[in-house]
Amino acid sequence: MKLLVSPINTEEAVSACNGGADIIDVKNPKEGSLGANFPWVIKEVKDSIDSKKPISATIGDFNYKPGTASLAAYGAASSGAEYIKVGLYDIQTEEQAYDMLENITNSVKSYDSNKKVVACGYSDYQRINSISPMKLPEIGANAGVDLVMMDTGHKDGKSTFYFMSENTLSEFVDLAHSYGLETALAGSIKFDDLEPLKRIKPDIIGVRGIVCGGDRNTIVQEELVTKVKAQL
Ligand SMILES: O=C[C@H](O)COP(=O)(O)O
Repeated sequence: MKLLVSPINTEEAVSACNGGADIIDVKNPKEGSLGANFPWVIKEVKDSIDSKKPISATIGDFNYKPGTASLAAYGAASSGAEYIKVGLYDIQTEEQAYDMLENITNSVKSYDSNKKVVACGYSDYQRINSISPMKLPEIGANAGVDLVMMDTGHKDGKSTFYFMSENTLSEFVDLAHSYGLETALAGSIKFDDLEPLKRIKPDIIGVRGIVCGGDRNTIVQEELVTKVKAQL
């Protein structure tokens, strides 16, 4: 399993990189769970780690705005991100999800076909009135994305394991793999969640809070990144 760590600036990115993160995921928690950071921050982060690790960038917790999302995705790709992550936050129907993902994928791949599109749903989808992430493997595969992911929409400390059982998360991962997609699981992951995650075997686990010492509003600590990486 690869470890994706979400820094908000160059200082945190260097800590994440030195601690052993496999993917550096630039985001801006002030603008939501998958809040987007500025294009120049994506570039600065990439430079700060000498492009040693792939960069991921979140483009936002979206409602149904395929044009806005496609342009944001193009911006993230052209700023240097290898993984472009979109949150299907206020998306209620399969048609809306497909339309978002197909247009985002076309936008990113028209810039560089090697870039990866990540379709992120939310394990707490019921409380945010969003589409079930269990529908994303099929929709994502049809739309041409590379990876499907689950995160939490509200960051109140409740882990994805509070909302989804180990069996359901395994089903999500296995279903996505059956469509040839990679998978990522995130959402206030705690040390106790690492053992079940090893059984579920997503390709990537995504973290921030756990490597900030439990409070994602503080800063990423290199030694905690090393500790999580060692336990995977
Ligand atoms: O993509 C991963 C997220 O940044 C996870 O953040 P979190 O562990 O604080 O929920």
